[in-house]
Amino acid sequence: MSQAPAALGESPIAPASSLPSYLQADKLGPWGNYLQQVDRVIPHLGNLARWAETLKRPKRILIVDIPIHMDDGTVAHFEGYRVQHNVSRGPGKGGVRFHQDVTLSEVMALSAWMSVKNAAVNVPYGGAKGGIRVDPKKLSRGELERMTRRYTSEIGIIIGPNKDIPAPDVNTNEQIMAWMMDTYSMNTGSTSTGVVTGKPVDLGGSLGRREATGRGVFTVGTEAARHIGLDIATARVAVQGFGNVGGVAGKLFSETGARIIAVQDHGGTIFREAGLDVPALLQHVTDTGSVAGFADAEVLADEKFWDVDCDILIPAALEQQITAENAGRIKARMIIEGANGPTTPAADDILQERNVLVVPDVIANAGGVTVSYFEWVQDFSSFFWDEEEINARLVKIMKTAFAGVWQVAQEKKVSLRTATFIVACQRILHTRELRGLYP
Ligand SMILES: NC(=O)C1=CN([C@@H]2O[C@H](COP(=O)(O)OP(=O)(O)OC[C@H]3O[C@@H](n4cnc5c(N)ncnc54)[C@H](OP(=O)(O)O)[C@@H]3O)[C@@H](O)[C@H]2O)C=CC1
Ligand SMILES: O=C(O)CCC(=O)C(=O)O
Repeated sequence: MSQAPAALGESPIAPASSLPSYLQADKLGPWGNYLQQVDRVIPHLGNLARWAETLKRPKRILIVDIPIHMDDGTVAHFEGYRVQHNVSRGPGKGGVRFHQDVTLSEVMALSAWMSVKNAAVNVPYGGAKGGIRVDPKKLSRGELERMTRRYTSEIGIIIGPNKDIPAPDVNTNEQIMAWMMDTYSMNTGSTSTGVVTGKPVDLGGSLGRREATGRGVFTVGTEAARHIGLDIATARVAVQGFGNVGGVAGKLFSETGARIIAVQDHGGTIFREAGLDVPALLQHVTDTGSVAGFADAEVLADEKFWDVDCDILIPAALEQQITAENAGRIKARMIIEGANGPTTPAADDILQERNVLVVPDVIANAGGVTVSYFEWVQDFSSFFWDEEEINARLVKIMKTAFAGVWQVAQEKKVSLRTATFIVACQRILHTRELRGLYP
């Protein structure tokens, strides 16, 4: 049955405030969490609020089918995404995740958080993110390479050094970036190092990129601790996720004297009141793939992780880990979000009420993309910096950005998350306004 025509004076389109149908689902998922975060910021945006709808609508969503030959001769199809949330301030920028639970809602949220993060540290990028719904641990190296290359070819129509620049995220690394760079370069006919960041150093990668996110978590965490009179050198720290972000952050905190007393990953949860031997634990994870089975530590039931008596909690795994169910049990004085989206808005409210300081993802884990920016600049100029310079520039950017956010939080009496969103959304919407909407 055809729809009745709109009555005279009625808008032929859905009201401006209603979201496109494909964005309405999953109100409780990561995208729904992001929308709630945006809604909390809109009242603080003044005249720019009239552009805020743009924050609720990803610019471009690409869903791709990735067929590959498996080692056993069969053909398997994987589901892949690349979402460019906002490109007002520059090319899209954000990582690629390989995980069995990847969904469109998740990638949309991750791309939106990239827009906010990139604006928060004022690097000249929009926000993007990609992912494949796959458990890469179940693929052989050959299958992983074929899947990565086919995915890169499929998203090749929207990525590029001036369009959208992928990087590592969960379960992706320098080797994956090397394959992506090579595939894109083969398809375009010339070597294009600037199409991805987080590459091996011998292939145009940057010194310090591998450690950059954890280093940023440590830098911002140290600044935040100073503001609340928390002594890092004697702090007890619990870390969820001991991969690139959690592993490096844990190492840097332990090097200052802090005790890493609990660590959880997918394989289990370990605890040691006197502090875990972090270098030995990192080696154990490299050798076995998990913290499980580490000698000289107690094993905790996974759910008990949230009850651990600690000063600092660093979620560095996946989204929606700190929820209304466990936020009331957390003992830490400060949470530094290494992961993207680990805390739901309902949990945020509980933590704020309990006076637990949450240093949000969109500033705390921005160190990775900051050094990705350095990598991209180095690739374009074919001039490579030493690690000391990279780390010094990283620390300067992170401290400056955090100081600005802290000041806004104090002035407006809002959480650090809302303050970061205020700073970032103002930057994004200001460029949106300057650029206008035509043609
Ligand atoms: N890499 C980067 O530069 C950046 C990453 N991030 C964010 O940081 C987070 C971690 O990323 P990254 O360190 O790169 O990823 P990695 O793949 O290196 O590590 C992920 C870690 O999380 C653990 N993990 C996965 N699922 C669970 C679970 N259900 N419970 C407990 N632990 C779990 C993994 O354990 P196991 O190996 O046992 O599965 C692993 O230790 C993500 O949210 C990512 O988006 C943010 C900014 C930049
Ligand atoms: O380095 C990058 O470009 C992005 C890293 C990332 O995906 C993130 O910050 O979540």
